[in-house]
Amino acid sequence: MDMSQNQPRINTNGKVGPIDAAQVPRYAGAATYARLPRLDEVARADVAVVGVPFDTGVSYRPGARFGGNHIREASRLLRPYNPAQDTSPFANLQVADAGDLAVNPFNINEAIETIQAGALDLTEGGTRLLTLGGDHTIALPLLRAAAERAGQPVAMLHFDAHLDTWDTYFGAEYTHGTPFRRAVEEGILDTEAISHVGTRGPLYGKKDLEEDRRFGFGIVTSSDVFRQGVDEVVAKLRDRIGNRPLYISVDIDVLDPAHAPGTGTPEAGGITSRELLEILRGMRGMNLIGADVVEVAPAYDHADITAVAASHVAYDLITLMGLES
Ligand SMILES: N=C(N)NCCCC(=O)O
Ligand SMILES: [Zn+2]
Ligand SMILES: [Zn+2]
Repeated sequence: MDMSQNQPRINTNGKVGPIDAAQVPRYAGAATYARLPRLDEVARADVAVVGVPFDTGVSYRPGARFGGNHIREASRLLRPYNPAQDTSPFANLQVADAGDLAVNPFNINEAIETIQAGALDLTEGGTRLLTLGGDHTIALPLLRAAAERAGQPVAMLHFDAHLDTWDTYFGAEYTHGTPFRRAVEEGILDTEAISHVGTRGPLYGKKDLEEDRRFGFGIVTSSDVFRQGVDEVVAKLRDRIGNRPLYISVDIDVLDPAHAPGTGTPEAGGITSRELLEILRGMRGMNLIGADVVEVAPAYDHADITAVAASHVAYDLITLMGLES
């Protein structure tokens, strides 16, 4: 059988959907996200899934450049109906896999420009982006593109063990620990509506938190999720975001290392994959304009634990994009 063309797909509402796992075993053939069509196989996409294989911005263990394809491999098991939201995400929207951006691994400034240009290119005509990282450096050019498309600074939910609002590392401004300070400085975030979720772990000093607060960030720590519970956290976050254009950035290290061992800067005491998915589902009806899932590093993954979590997180993010209030 020709494994590349004319695959039996689950097509609904005129949307070209995933290759049907009842007819072609889900482990066969080349991986696209959720076995969806490639972007060049559809006329246009409402949502493009794009990989950014870049990890030159990391401060500790490298390897997130391989994250996108690792998530695509784990996403073969996803099914078309999402019972948690009673909807079929790939029937609501045309979702397609745009492949990877060819990013310079030796020049961070050039890489950032390539990512920004690639994101703008892919979002022409109203397509929304779900990006698979890559390290967290890539959120800066993705936010620049999102704010340009929105025509205004955007609200952001940032799921992460880390603040990523540090200033520089070894004098470098553009790293995976600094994207959100740069974004605030550039005025591309709506500082009335930016929150970190899942924060924990040792910091360099109390000043880290003071500066972060000065930038406008709200913080829901990992302990807050545990002590207050998902519903209270969701209510607070929704209140802060309102109907602003919203970007969601998910650093997979927001999950406890038990739920996401395959990442570069793991921190103990994280939230569970169930809690993360439940908080995301609580964002139903928000104006989600773009999202990323970053910092998946397969070399430290075991039994694809991290990639499975990331593939589900991406699935619920895409689901949200198809759920207008
Ligand atoms: N963005 C992630 N994953 N990590 C930032 C860690 C920064 C540090 O090494 O202090
Ligand atoms: Zn992190
Ligand atoms: Zn991060």
